[in-house]
Amino acid sequence: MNLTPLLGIITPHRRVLYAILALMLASAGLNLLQPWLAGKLTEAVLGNTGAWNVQQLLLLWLPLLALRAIFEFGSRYRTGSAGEEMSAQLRLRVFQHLQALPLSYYQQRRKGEVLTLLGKDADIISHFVTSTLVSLLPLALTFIGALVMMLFIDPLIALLAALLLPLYYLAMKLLGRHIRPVSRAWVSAYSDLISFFEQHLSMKPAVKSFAREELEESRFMTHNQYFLSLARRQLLLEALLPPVIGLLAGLGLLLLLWLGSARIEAGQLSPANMVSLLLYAMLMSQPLRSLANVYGQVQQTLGAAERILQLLAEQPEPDDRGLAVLPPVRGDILFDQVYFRYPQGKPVLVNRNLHIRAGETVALVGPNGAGKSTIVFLLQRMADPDQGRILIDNIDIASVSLSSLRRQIGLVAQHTLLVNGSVADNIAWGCPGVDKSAIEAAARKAMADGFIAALPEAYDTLIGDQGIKLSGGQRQRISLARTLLLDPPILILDEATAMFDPEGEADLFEACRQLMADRTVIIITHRPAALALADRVLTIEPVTDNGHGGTFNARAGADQDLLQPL
Ligand SMILES: Nc1ncnc2c1ncn2[C@@H]1O[C@H](COP(=O)(O)OP(=O)(O)OP(=O)(O)O)[C@@H](O)[C@H]1O
Repeated sequence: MNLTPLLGIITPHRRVLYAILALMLASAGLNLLQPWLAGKLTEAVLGNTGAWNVQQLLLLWLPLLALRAIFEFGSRYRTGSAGEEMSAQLRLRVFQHLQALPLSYYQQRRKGEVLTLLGKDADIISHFVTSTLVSLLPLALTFIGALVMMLFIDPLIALLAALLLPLYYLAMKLLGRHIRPVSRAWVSAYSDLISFFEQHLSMKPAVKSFAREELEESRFMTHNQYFLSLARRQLLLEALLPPVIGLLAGLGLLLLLWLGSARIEAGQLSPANMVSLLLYAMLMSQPLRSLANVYGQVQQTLGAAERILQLLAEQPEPDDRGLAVLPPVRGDILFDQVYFRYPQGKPVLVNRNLHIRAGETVALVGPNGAGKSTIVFLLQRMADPDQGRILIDNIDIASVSLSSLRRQIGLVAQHTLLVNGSVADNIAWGCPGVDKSAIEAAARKAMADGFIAALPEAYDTLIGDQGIKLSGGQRQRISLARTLLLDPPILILDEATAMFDPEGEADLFEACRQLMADRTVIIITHRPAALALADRVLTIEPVTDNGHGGTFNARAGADQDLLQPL
């Protein structure tokens, strides 16, 4: 696994990480001094003449303890704050990349997977870097330092202690082998759970009206139970490893005591040195226990890193930088021999030509699935055609920046997307900071001002998640006002008035004549009121299995030459 893209989050924090490392190393160094001091103290207590007496040694020990406490506080605090900063930075990096990805990325994934990337994986990685990775060196120092000191005191006992190392390694390997698949499955189960819950919330009205509560609960219980069982297995393995290592270390200590006592009796080891040896051996077992924890974390982090790296490797939409800005357009639209299919789908458009003149109002009709919305999808460059070009005012849309293109195309879709805020917030969503009079003017154009005035707090009324407190038609009117506020030269109404009452729709279109006169308008609809408004009606036939069809048939006085292949 190439971790280079993730190293970017570590680089800005290099200095802090070095500082944390220094503090941890200092703390480990002080730890190593303590068994030596204990040995000297034992010597002094037993009356053997040493360089220092008991009081002097205790006085020496006191600042050492204070220093260690200060270092520990410093390293803990800096570790925590650096971890949070890295998490925030990684979340930002993930968010920025998610923003740059095409809609097709989201169409192929569950929201829960994306939420897990942002919410969990970023934290797992940064926590590992600050808390685990940085602590490896001090752990190694403690271990090696303790071993070296033991070698100085009694080489034979030290070598025996070192001989136990392969046993520790074997235990870690055996148990650790099971941790990785479980921790991977755990994250995947977590994302399933979040996905389920997210979908359940968005389906809530349907769940109630289909009386699916019991079924939903049992589905939830299945997810929840599976998640719990994996969490238990993971906990079991993680909880097992440190005690097993601890047990081995304990057996090593007993061995040391047995050997040490025999050597004291034989006069080959002083009791003071025995105390030091014992304390060094205990110090040595600490890093081993910590390493056992690290093993589980490494496996979890590798899983999280793999998922984030996969995301970062996803191809983003073309970068706006370096691309020309589309100048204000008149709205002449040309599809030139366009061939398009969705990933793994059948062709939707096969070498199609379409010309919509600037200022024209064209209605697109045709059976469900014929490809009407796909035309709009491609015009906004949500995806690129597999073959052919799309031109606006004779400029290939692939040659201009996405933002300058999309800002000139206003889309009002059948499924309104509203934020949980006030009516005014929603109308101004595409033009933040716009003044109140402009918001009200847009609402008047969308003929939404009447119902807004009747709301309890008019434009300040909160509309709930996805405008849940409004009727379908009211939501569509707000969505229309939001787009009209942009005043785009190209306006697309994709079943945008499907929820309007017939009278309201007719009134709106009558009022819209003026509005539509000076822009290109594409209306996707089957509604007579909308069709009456169109200069031309184009019927789109779906592509058949043998690749034929997908033709644009014109009526209502359309110029046939507009539909001929170029
Ligand atoms: N994101 C997608 N991924 C794969 N296939 C898709 C996707 N969106 C649409 N399609 C397929 O492309 C074809 C055209 O869909 P499109 O939404 O353009 O039709 P439409 O004419 O607008 O239909 P309707 O009148 O029902 O809104 C359909 O067969 C549909 O199944």
